[in-house]
Amino acid sequence: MLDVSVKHLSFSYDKDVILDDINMKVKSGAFICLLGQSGCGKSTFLRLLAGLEKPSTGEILVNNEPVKKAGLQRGVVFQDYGLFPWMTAGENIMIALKQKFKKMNAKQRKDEAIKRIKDVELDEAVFDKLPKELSGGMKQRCAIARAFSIDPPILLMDEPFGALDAVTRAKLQDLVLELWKKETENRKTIFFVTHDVDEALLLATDIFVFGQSPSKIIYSYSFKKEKNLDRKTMHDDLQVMELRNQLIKIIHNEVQMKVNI
Ligand SMILES: Nc1ncnc2c1ncn2[C@@H]1O[C@H](COP(=O)(O)OP(=O)(O)OP(=O)(O)O)[C@@H](O)[C@H]1O
Repeated sequence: MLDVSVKHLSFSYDKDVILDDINMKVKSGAFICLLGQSGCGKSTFLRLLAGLEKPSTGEILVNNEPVKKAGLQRGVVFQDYGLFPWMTAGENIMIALKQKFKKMNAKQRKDEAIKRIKDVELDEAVFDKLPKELSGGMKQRCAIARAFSIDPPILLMDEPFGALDAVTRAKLQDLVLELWKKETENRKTIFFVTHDVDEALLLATDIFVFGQSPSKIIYSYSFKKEKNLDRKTMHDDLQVMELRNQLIKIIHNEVQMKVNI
């Protein structure tokens, strides 16, 4: 169980202030969606959570321990899949397993990688394929398989489905939700960056909207109880549609403000 607490976090690249006084308390097992216009600092925030950047001021605490560097406690899935191109899909997963589970032997690693490939509904034959031989959707399934294989309590996903077509995107949203929900105890805490309000409504337990830079959190919403929305009926739920309109308005107003500056 890992709670994440972000306290008065600010971050600058040289003199450019990107994030300004971000505060967030996240309960273990939450599915957090981060929305905001392009360039507002969502990816930067994820990099800070990952420990790939250091806060200029403030801190990020995981179970009261400050995040100081990257670690296996936090897995990452990026839009560009992040698979090593010279390794097969199976080897990409096995190398992650080797890092995390030092006592696993080669046979165990291979069996586990094959299981993970099947868990993301790919054929076992994908194990021997190079990333260049796979479609975008298949590569992203492999990246998800790799991220879940090391079983990180915290998963950071930066627009993972941004480059995919609508149908593949929908399938992968369902897949991630299913993998996340499957763990009834010790469910992963997921931070998921997206531009897509519908994607956030479908996936999130909590939504945070980042404003324009220097970015602050300008809106947050927590669903009160576990919601059982699905993409077919979501648009019939009046409350959800009201929230959808509100989110679109907030993001749109921010864009307008930026245009008018
Ligand atoms: N390495 C860097 N050095 C200097 N500035 C950077 C660097 N990386 C990002 N930035 C700047 O920081 C700001 C925030 O970028 P970031 O990628 O975090 O935004 P974002 O909200 O994720 O955008 P998008 O939704 O388009 O991916 C942008 O103005 C960007 O130009």
